[in-house]
Amino acid sequence: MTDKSVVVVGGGYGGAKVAKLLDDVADVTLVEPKDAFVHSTGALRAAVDPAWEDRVFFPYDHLLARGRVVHEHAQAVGPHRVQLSATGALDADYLVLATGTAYPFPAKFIESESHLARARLARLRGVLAGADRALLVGAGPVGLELAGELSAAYPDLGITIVDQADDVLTTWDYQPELRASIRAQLEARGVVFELGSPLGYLPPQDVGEPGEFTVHTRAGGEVSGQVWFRCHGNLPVLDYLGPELAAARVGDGGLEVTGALTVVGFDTVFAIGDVTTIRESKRASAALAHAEVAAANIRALIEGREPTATYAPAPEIIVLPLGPDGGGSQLVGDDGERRILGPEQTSELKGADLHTGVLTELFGRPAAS
Ligand SMILES: Cc1cc2nc3c(=O)[nH]c(=O)nc-3n(C[C@H](O)[C@H](O)[C@H](O)COP(=O)(O)OP(=O)(O)OC[C@H]3O[C@@H](n4cnc5c(N)ncnc54)[C@H](O)[C@@H]3O)c2cc1C
Repeated sequence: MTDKSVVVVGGGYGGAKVAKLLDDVADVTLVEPKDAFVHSTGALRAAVDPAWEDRVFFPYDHLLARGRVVHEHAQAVGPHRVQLSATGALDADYLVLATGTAYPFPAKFIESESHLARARLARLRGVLAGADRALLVGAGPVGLELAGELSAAYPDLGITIVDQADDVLTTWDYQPELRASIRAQLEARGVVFELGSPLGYLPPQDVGEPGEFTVHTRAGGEVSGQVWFRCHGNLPVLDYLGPELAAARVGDGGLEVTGALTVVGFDTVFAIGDVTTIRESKRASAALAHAEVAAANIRALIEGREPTATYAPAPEIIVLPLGPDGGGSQLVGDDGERRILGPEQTSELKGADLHTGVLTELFGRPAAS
């Protein structure tokens, strides 16, 4: 191991992976306020099934053999210095920014302590058990996946999905066959789609909190319920950057990176995962692939070699479960042709285990029970 220091800010999919990959070659510090990694891919299932809570929170204690995890917020981060929220500052020869995106509960959590996140999930299940109707705002992957989980776990719950777009899954180039299949499966479970017009205003209570409401779309559609969820608005978390790095943001959005995944203008600062402006859907699988490229380049720099690894987005894919048994997927074959998979294959690919096996390997242990 060299004495070069690598500070990774954010211990989500990308940050945890890059920290692990460099643990044998550098002095690695991972800065992450949460006491356990949150597997957001499984979070929506945990919102309806308490058994799944144990498969969503992965403690960091077996992630690194030599390096350390500091459970604090990074603040005023510059290219070679990371201020910590409580215990001083860290110097960094190499910096990796991996703070992802913020998404409303229950897809992601703001709580740093997993027992508080679990308490909030338990409270939500109580709210759902007492509700007759739920409103989901947004017919993208998260809204549809949440509708799938809710309709599988609470068959008597009436669910309405509102979106200003005329169809589901319109953000990326998905095949009409996939959209039709997802919609038909949810409609067969009684889910109502109110598409083509945005809501004029939102329900008064916070997401996941109980309370009678009636809201209207701008086109005049009426939706009533007792609980609602915001299923859109994936915002990059970069508010901790100092002025030098903040200037590299594209407007209020993400960080522009080179093919080597360095932040444009900074040869020793890398950005990976959802915080980048790479033109692809924001996916854990992409964050993990970015981590491989950034780690290979940092390793090369540390060892005095030319950094040659580059990242190029792969063709868009999606694996969208609708609860444990439903869903649909769009994959791309070796021949470049797009293939649509139905519920059974989607369940085999993701719906049944929600990719928890991959994380057990990364974190060196199963999720917390
Ligand atoms: C419901 C849902 C289902 C999904 N399903 C899939 C799926 O099936 N397949 C797939 O590929 N993708 C899926 N995704 C997308 C995937 O979760 C994201 O693309 C992924 O989390 C991005 O990883 P990341 O490493 O960039 O950031 P994140 O995983 O978001 O991690 C960022 C980390 O940074 C930390 N952080 C924030 N601020 C600071 C700070 N100031 N200092 C230090 N640390 C900080 C946070 O606490 C967090 O742990 C899903 C997302 C959701 C919401």
